[in-house]
Amino acid sequence: MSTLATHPGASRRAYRLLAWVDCPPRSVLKNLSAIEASKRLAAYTAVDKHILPEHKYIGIGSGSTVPYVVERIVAQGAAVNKDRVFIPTGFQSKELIVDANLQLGDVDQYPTLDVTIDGADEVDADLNCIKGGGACHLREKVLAEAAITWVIVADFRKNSSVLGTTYKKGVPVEVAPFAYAKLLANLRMIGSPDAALRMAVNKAGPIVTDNGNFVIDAPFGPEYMKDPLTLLTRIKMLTGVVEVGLFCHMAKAAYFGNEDGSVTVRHNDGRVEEVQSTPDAPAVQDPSESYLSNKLSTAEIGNGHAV
Ligand SMILES: O=C[C@H](O)[C@H](O)[C@H](O)COP(=O)(O)O
Repeated sequence: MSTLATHPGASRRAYRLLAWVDCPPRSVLKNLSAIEASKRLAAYTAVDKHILPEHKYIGIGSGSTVPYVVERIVAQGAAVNKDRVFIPTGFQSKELIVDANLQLGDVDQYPTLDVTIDGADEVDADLNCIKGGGACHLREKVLAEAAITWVIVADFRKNSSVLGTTYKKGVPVEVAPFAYAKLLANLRMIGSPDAALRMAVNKAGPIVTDNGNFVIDAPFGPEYMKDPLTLLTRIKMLTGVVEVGLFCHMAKAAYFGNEDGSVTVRHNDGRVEEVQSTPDAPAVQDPSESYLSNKLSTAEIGNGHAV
């Protein structure tokens, strides 16, 4: 059942927060504190490094790590943010920007961005990524390409050597709805026998992206995932494919928050740094004290079933 159905009295804000953050209720969140703290560490460290006062056009990605990016940008203060424009990768990040009272723009107005920061489902040794677990990868890729600097933020679980090692659901492929059956057959033929249309959880039928399309999740074996650029090219050539959730050779750096409070930074020139935690971002803090979970706890969550 949807949050609206289970919590008919919930405010629009409470509903939005639940949908945005993909976060379990506080009782469950407590067990996830290391992961939430890791996401926040990665986000804070990346913002501190890459969102500088001279940056005016900033892309905001999607997912459960990005709210911490917005939180850190807000903390830079109203004076620096008043001249900035923030470009979202979808509904969720648009709501984050609006709710934080930041100025909203769109990529058709601002086709060149200073920086975009986004999450990822998995990142390999060469900073290639799987993205689209939240079905936002079309807009995410446009904003990644539009940005002079594209940076990934994630928790330690996403730091991988070969894509598909930890994210097993497959490569997200956004497709024109009328072409989905043909594309399922195509994907199965080119090496993904378990390719499947992504079905909605709280709606009958398939999920529909912010762009009105469907998503197919296409798992490929390591023999394909070791060369994600070739796989990306092959899938993208299939007629009816709108965008593929493989982001190859795009990231300048990836920030991974670790359980011990450090951040592993992998750069596109091969350098790897271990950075100690940002001073005001405690290594492992009870997430009930954080901006997001305070919002969650003050919202009318009822018994806390996520969407
Ligand atoms: O479509 C969704 C995006 O690609 C997200 O950026 C990705 O799923 C990572 O999200 P999270 O930060 O929640 O792991």
